[in-house]
Amino acid sequence: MDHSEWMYTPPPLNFHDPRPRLRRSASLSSLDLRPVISRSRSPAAAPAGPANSPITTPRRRFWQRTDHNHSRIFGCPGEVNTAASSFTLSALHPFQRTTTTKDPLHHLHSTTSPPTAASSGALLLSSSYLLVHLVIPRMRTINMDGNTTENHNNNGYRSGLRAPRVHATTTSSIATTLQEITNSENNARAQATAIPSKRAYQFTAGGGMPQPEAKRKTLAEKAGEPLRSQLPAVAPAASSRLAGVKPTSIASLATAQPASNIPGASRNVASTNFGKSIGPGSRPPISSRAPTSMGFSQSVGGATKGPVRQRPATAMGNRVVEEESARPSQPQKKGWDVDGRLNEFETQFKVMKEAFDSTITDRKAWEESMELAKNKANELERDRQRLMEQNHELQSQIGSLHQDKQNMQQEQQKLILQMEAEERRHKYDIEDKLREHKHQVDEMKREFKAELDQLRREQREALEAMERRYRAELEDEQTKKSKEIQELRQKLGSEQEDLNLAILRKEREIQEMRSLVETLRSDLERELTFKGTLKSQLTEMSTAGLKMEDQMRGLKAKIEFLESDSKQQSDSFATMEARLQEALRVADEAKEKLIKEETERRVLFNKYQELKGNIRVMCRVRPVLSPSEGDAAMIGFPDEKTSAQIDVTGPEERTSLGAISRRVLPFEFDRVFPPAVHNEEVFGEISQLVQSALDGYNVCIFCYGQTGSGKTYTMSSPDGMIPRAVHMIYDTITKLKEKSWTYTMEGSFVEVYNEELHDLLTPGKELKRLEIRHDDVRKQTTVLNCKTVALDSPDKVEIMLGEAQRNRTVAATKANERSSRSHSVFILKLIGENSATHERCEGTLNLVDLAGSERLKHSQVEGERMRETQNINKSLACLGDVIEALGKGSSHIPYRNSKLTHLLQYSLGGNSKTLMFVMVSPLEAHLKETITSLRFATKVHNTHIGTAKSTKKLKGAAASGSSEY
Ligand SMILES: Nc1ncnc2c1ncn2[C@@H]1O[C@H](COP(=O)(O)OP(=O)(O)OP(=O)(O)O)[C@@H](O)[C@H]1O
Repeated sequence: MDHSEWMYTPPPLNFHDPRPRLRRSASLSSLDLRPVISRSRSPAAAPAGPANSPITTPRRRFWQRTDHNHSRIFGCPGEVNTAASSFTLSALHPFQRTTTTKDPLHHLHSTTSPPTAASSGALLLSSSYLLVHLVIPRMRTINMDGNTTENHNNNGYRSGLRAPRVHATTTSSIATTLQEITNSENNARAQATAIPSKRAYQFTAGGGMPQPEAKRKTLAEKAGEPLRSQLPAVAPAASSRLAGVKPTSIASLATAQPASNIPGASRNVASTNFGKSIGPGSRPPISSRAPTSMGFSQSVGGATKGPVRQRPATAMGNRVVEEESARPSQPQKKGWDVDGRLNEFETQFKVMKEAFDSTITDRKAWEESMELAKNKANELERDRQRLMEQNHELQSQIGSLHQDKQNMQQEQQKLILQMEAEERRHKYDIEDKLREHKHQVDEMKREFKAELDQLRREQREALEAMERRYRAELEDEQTKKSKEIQELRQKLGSEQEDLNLAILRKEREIQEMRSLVETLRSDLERELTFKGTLKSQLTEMSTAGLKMEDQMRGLKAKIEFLESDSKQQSDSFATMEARLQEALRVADEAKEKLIKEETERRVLFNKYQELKGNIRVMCRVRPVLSPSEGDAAMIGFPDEKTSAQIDVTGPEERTSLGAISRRVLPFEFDRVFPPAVHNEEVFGEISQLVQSALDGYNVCIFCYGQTGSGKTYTMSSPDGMIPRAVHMIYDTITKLKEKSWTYTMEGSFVEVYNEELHDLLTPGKELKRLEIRHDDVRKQTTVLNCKTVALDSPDKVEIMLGEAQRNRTVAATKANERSSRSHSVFILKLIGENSATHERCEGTLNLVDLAGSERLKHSQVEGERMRETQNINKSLACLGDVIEALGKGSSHIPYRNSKLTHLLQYSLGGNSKTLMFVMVSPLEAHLKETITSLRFATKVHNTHIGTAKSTKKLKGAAASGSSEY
């Protein structure tokens, strides 16, 4: 039997220095690990599998590193060159190229940098193959034959393998052979790594050697970094299957693997197990190696995990073999459970096969990730190029800007220098000018001083001359004035005499007038009696008419009774008929007489009014409202019978002898109302004027007096003159309907404030400019843009007054106490038509509440109030002027001097009836104003304003202006 045929002869190994592969691997940064082993492997091993298997190198390195572990499996510690076994198997076994990162035997590994699953699988495969084909037959041979040299099994099977060259038929002979190879390789490596290269230092695991400063990362490395984070997303299955594999980046794998797995790196570390175990001359005793669970020693970093324990004897008795190899002369006698082992290996083999399959899948995922990373790296490289170009451009721009900046700085320097020069020049100029100006000013000062002195002298002389002249003139004037005074005194004496005579004459006239009035009164009484008689006659006639009607009825009955009767009956019927006709005629005559009487009454009434005077003045004193108002003035009403006089005790006066006295000032008016009189009684006096307005007269009723004297109370209070007048007019209109008179009544309410007209019936926002228009033919005044309300019911008057009050209150917020600072005029137009007589009349009733009559000097006001007061005083003065001019019978009446007189033009004067109420405050504090008001009223009272004329005309005669009553 040729054992040489049976024995395994390893193919020629290429245990060259792994550094080229390492460098290649490192330079690729783990992106492509495949070419490593294909280039380093021996030609014999190369065809056995794909040349670009990515895990070949790690696996091979693993074999080289873990030879002792491998040998432990076979019970041939240190004897079997695992590298040789590995390459033998890689050349023979079909699974050699299968790669995986998952280690199915992970639980057996305890290294800090565990071998890849591929390397572990390959190890197991090769181990099992070696066991089946090399060791077991040989062991069988040993067991069966003792120390036989022939390779026979129990069945006489011959393996056909070449017999080992070593004569010994024990496993130790094989191990020895492999050991030789291993040793030679290790020696070669040791030699190659005696002086570690820079790269070797870099890859040294455990950090025993100093590390160079980290180089700047290439784009490929940078590309690899994000991949680390992407890995779980890209190949989660792979990462999950990589349990037990240290999670590192691809780049770090590229660098870490050599450090941990490649023989060159591990060999450079003298302290590693590998170095210790197979390094030249430093191999420690085998028994001291720390076995892993799989029997692999841990070479990375020299650290050995797990408890170091004595290697257990395997079932195959490897330990015995080991011991025997230590004592080669003693043959192994122990029996083996080969079948059990084989089954175990079969199982493991299946597991590993599955692991390889999954590893292939993972590998594809990794490759895709790497492809992505490459693309990313390329993109980044392009970006970097582009950024570099931009950077260059910006650099050049910065350079040009820098140049510009320098140029500008130079320019600036030049300008600064120029400016400084200019400044100096200006400074010198200014100094020169200042000196010059100073000189001129001094000169002018001197001149002015001289002129001033001259002027002063001249002025003094002129003043002295003027003084002299004025003194002379004053003396002349004094003599002249004293002469004039004497003349005036004489004149005054004669005028006083004339005046006394005139007074006497007037008194006589008054007496005559009074007697005339008495006569008229008696006429009126007679007329009234006559009217009463006529009324009684009318009553009698109507009674007679009724009687006659009764008689007629009786006669009719008689006629019916006597119908068929005689001629007597028909005669009596005719008589009755004639009497009836007579009675009807008498009734018509009585009615006509009644209308005639009414007309005559009007004529007589107006004649009486005219005789009383067309301007009448009445005085009213209001009561003291409360004691807090102050002391009451001393006011007396001496003529209780006629109620026409008021005596006011004037202020204290000092006589020429120094005595203080108070004069009683009597004032006489048409009527004086003491404080106790109510509005009703007052209205009784003015109702005749309201009747005149109905008869077609223009009537004006003023209230004049100082603020708080009771003007508004008299005019506009709920029972004042305005509401009463309107109510009276309604009543009269209703009664006159019997006499064929129909009336329309229109009201408007205006205010004169600061010589401007305002409509009190239109809210402030809608106010338009009011304009006064006069109709000279009709003697009527209209106010343009002024609201006119048809007063067809008594309620409307109250609504109208309320609205006017509201609008006045709104205006009062702008100008304080506006109501007492303006004149308000209530204008009532009355147009009547008689359907029987075809008469038409148009009268106007003006009820005026004048503004407070305080004098400016007393009121002590400023600003807006002063303007108001001036306007009030002006308008009141104008009113006085108009009345005075009317009294004098002047050809020109100054109506246009104020808005108020202009508005009341046709209600003041010849064609109108005027009544002035002078309102008096009862307080001592208002005494001066009271006297002033009473004096003004007296002046008005003494004025005779001609004869009032009614506007009553026959219809159709208005245009011709005829038929005036
Ligand atoms: N005859 C009177 N009987 C009772 N109270 C009166 C009488 N006359 C005036 N008063 C009261 O005196 C006060 C002042 O009267 P009123 O406002 O009418 O004065 P006026 O002259 O219109 O003042 P102004 O010019 O400021 O409008 C009011 O409170 C009013 O009620």
